[in-house]
Amino acid sequence: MSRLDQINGPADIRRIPVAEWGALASEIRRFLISHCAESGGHLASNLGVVELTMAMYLSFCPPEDKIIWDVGHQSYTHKILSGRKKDFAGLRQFGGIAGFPKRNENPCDAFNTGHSSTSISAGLGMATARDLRGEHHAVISVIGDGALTGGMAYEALNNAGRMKSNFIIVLNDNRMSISENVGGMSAYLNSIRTSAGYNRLKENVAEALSAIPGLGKRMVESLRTTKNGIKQLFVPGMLFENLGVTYLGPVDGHDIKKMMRVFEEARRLNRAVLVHVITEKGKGYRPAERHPDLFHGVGPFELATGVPKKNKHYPDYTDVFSKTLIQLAAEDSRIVAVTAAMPEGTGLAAFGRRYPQRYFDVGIAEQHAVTSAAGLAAGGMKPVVAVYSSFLQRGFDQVLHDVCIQNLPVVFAIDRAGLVGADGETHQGVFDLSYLGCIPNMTILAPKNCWELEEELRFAFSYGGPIAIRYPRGQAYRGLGEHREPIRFGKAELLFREEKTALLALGSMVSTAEHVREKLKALGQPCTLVNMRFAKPIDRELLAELAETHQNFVTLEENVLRGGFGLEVAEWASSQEKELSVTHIALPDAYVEHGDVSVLRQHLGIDSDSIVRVLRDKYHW
Ligand SMILES: Cc1ncc(C[n+]2csc(CCOP(=O)(O)OP(=O)(O)O)c2C)c(N)n1
Ligand SMILES: CC(=O)[C@@H](O)[C@H](O)COP(=O)(O)O
Ligand SMILES: [Mg+2]
Repeated sequence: MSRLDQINGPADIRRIPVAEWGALASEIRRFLISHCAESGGHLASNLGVVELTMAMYLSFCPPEDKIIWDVGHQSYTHKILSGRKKDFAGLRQFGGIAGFPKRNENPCDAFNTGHSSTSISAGLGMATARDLRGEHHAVISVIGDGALTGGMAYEALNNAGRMKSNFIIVLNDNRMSISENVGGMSAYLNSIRTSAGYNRLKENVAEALSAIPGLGKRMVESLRTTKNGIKQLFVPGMLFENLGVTYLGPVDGHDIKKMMRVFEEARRLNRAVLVHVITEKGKGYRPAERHPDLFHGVGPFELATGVPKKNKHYPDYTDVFSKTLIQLAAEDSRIVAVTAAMPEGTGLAAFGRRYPQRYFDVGIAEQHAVTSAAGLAAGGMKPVVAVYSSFLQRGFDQVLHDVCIQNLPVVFAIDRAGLVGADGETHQGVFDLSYLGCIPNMTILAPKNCWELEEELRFAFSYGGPIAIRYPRGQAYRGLGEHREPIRFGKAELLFREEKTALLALGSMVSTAEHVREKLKALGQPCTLVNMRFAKPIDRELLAELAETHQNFVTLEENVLRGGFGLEVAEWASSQEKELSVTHIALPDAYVEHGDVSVLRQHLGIDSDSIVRVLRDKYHW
C-alpha cells in the first residue's frame, strides 16, 4: 500500500513515520502531476505547497483548527490530506468536487475562497468568533505573495495588530502571482529573502540564547516582542512588526520539520503572527518549475514534456482583444492599458511588451486598477481596464464613484463574461450586466463574433465616456461574418427578418439564437433574429418597429435575469399598447457550480435544444 493510500482523513498523516514524509510528498506530487496532465487544474501553485500543507496538517488538527486558503487554487494537497483523494476523478467537473475550498464539501474546508486576498479578513473574523465563544482552536490564514498585493489584505493586516489572542498568517512567498509578482510589497519580501543568510545568523544567535537553561527562551521571546531597537536585530519583517503583527521567518517551505518548529512557536503567541514561508512554484515538475506562469492553470498536457494536448486552432476573444488593442494603440498614443495581475489571461501581456510605458500591471488590485484608470482618463489618456467579469465585481464602487459620476472615458474590456466552466461559482461571469447596467452613464456592448469585437473596441475608444465590452472565455465565434452593420451608439443589428417571433440575443447568445432559429425554421416557425449589440442602452426604436409585425419577443443573455437587458425589454413591452409576449432566456437567481461549459448550458437551459423546447411548450408549436 502506498503512503498516499493510507491517507483517508485529516489525522492519517500523523501515522506516517517521519522518515517517510519525503516519500509521501513525492507521491502527492506524482498524483497531482498525473491528475492535472489528464484533466487540467492549478498545477504549479499546488506543487509549491505540498510540504507546507503537510507541515500544517502535522502541526494543527483540522477540522477543529481552521485553515483558510487564500484564493484556494492551491488547496489540492489539503483536499488529499483531508481524505478526498478518491474524489479527484471528478475534480472541477459537474457534480464533482470543486477546485477551491467549499464548506459544504468537507468540514476541513473552513471558508470558501476563489477571489484573492480575503483570507486574513476571514481568519481575523473566525479567530474573534472563537474568542467570543470561549473556544481554543487555531485559526490559520494561508496567503500567497500575489494575494498580498490585494487591498483587502492590507485592510486586514491593519486590523490584525489588535489581536490579543493567537491568529496565524502563513505568507506563502514564491515570488509569483500568476505572472511575476509586482510592486513595492513584492520588492520588500524580496529584500527579506535576499537577507536570509543574515537572518540565519540571527536565528543561530536566537537558538544559542534559547539553549540557556531557565532564562533563554524568555530572553528570546522578550527580545522578539520588545519595542526597542534590539528587536531590529532579531526580526527581519519590520513592516509587519510595526503593524503589530509578529513576524517569523523566512523559513524554507519545503522543509517540513523547520516549518513545524516555527508553527509551534507561532502557536504560543497571544497575538497575530505572520510566518513567512519561501516556496518554489511548480516544484517537482521540471516544466512547471521553468514556466510557473504557464503551469499556473493548465488544460490537459503530455506528462513527459508538459506540452498542451489541445492545440489552439482558432483565436479566442482574448487574442482578438489583444491584437486589436495593439493596432488601435499604434493609431492613438493616448491609449494605455491596466491589468490587475492578469496580463496573460486578459491578453494584455503582448501590449505590455509592445508598449511598456503605456502598460500597468497593478497587482491583484481591481479597485485600484479602476480608480487609477479614472485618474489616467482625467489626465487626458484613454485607458482600457482589461479584467475578468467576476473580478471586476471588486471594483463596483470605483466604477460608479470614480469613473461614471465623472463620466470619464474609461474602456472596460470584460473578459470571461458568461459561464467560465471549471472554476465554478466564484468565477462565473454572470453578473456584470446587472452590476454595470444599473450605473448611470455606463454603456455596455457585447460582440456576436470576432470581427464585431474589433469594431466595438474601435468604437469604444472613440466614444468619450465610460463603456464596457463583455465577451466570453474561449474560442471567438467566426460565424455571421457577412453581417457587419457599422456600430452606432445604442443601435442593434437586424440579422434576419421574419414575422411574429423575434429572438433578441446579446453577445455569446447570438450564435445560440442562430441555432435556435434554424431549428424553429425546420419546425415551420421562422423567426426574426436581432443582434442586440448594446445591453445598455437597448435599441427601443428597433423594438418599436418590430412590434408592428411581431407578437413574441424572446430575450437571450448569458447573465442572471435580474439586471440583465431582458427585463428591460419586458418593461418596454409592458408599456406598449399592443399586447406582447416576452420570454426570457437567462441564468437563474442562483450560483452556478463548476463543470464543463456545455454541460452547464444544458443544465441551465440556455443551450439551443432547451430553448427550442421552452418556446415550443410556451407557444404550442
Ligand atoms: C480578485 C481576484 N483577482 C484575480 C484573481 C486571479 N488569480 C488567481 S491566483 C492569482 C495569483 C495568486 O498569486 P499568489 O497568491 O502568490 O499564489 P500562487 O499562485 O503564487 O501560489 C491571481 C491573480 C483572483 N483569483 N481574484
Ligand atoms: C485561480 C484563479 O482565479 C485563476 O487562476 C483563474 O482560474 C484563471 O482562469 P482562466 O483559466 O480563465 O484564465
Ligand atoms: Mg505566489
